[in-house]
Amino acid sequence: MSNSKSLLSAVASLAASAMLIRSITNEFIPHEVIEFFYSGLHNLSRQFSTQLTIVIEEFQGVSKNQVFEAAEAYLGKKATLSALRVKAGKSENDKKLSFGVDRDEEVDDEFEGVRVRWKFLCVQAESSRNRHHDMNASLRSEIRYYELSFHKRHKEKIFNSYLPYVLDRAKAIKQENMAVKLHTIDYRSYWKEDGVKFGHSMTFSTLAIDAGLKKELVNDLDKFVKGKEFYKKTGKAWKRGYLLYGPPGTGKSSLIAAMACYLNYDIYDLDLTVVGDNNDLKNLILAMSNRSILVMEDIDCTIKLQNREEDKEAVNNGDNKVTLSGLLNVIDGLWSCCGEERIIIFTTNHKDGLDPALLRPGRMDMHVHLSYCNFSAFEQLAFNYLGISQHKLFEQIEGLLRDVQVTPAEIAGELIKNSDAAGECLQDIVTFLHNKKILQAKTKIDQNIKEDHELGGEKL
Ligand SMILES: Nc1ncnc2c1ncn2[C@@H]1O[C@H](COP(=O)(O)OP(=O)(O)OP(=O)(O)O)[C@@H](O)[C@H]1O
Ligand SMILES: [Mg+2]
Repeated sequence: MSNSKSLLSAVASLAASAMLIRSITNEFIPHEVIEFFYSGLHNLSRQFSTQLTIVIEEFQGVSKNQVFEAAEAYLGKKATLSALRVKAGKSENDKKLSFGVDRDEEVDDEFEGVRVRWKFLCVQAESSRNRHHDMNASLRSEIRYYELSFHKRHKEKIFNSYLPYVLDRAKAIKQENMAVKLHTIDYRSYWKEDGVKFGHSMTFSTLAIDAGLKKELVNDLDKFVKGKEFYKKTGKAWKRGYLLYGPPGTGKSSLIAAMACYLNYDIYDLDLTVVGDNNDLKNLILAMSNRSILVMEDIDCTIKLQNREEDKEAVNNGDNKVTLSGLLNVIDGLWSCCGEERIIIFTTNHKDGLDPALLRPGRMDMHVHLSYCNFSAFEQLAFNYLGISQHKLFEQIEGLLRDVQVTPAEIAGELIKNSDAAGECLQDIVTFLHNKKILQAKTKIDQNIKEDHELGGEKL
């Protein structure tokens, strides 16, 4: 107690002495001398200071400073860990909340063993007007900026590695938080402005396809996304093509949705029937953004599968639609040289009906067969709709699925009818599959009889 008392009195007398010295110097020493003394002191402290501070203002002239914007995105999540006041917000196009550093708050960070400190500051524009001599700055009510401080000896690393890293990370963070958009074509053969928020909720965890195929697809996409260096090294365009084929209702469109959600890529739905001609097709491809999926559904129905001679004829006749050779030229030419990190997907119900030129190796990297519902896909659907992973009727259903051709869409349709009562619902599925089995067996017999009849007729 006595110790703290004596400490207090020492502090008080020191403060009193400082005030006395100050008033004496103010009164007896000329102002210029004091200024000179302080600036000397300041220069001395600068020489001995080990810290370097970079100032990153919000604007550079009229345009936004990209480093400032990157710092905002990069520091947002980190701010929640160390700052005492954090800003939170969400716009319509954001998937989740985004965070930001509040004014005067500090955020510590570490990069390859180097510690740095960020501080977010705002000053009234009036007080900084002279500092900027800049009309735009003077029109703004406040100047916002970050200060980034670190030890002088790490200057090179901060400029050459850390700041580029912050820019890269910020880009990825922004993209991760952006909701997937669906772009469609308007009547003039342009992409509609801005696209709409993609509302599909299908993901790889809810997609009911064979478990092995699902794993293969996810691995393939992971490899593609991380493949920047590989594609650069091999001189290949950073693109990947998938052909999805299978009967209606087996999940081709659902798989596209799951891929877009997994990669967080926008979808460009290219309906070839509304594209004016080959030239419009080129312009549409040029107008796409990177990190996106170009989808052409039912390719066998939307494009005339004519050969190159017929193409020429069609163009000469003024029948100016997109032609097969126009499409192939775009894929081989424009598609491979403009943009990066792009995926192209064709879907069809009849792979056999496609022109072999489309299937040639190198055009579509992966052919994915989506087939009728097997037991592994059924288990996924039962979990999605009924929330169960096992049931005594599963064995019976597994047996039936070996003999019956039923699509996941049909099973999903049955499951949704009575999803509140799992037992009853599964019993209904057993009945449904039984009936389908009988029907399919009958159809097969009828078909055989017809074929025999035709063969008999031929013999006669
Ligand atoms: N594999 C699947 N996993 C989960 N749901 C599925 C699957 N396949 C179909 N479904 C359900 O059936 C509906 C229709 O499926 P989808 O549109 O994906 O089929 P498709 O193969 O694209 O058919 P089409 O050839 O007619 O375009 C989906 O909205 C979904 O509810
Ligand atoms: Mg479809």
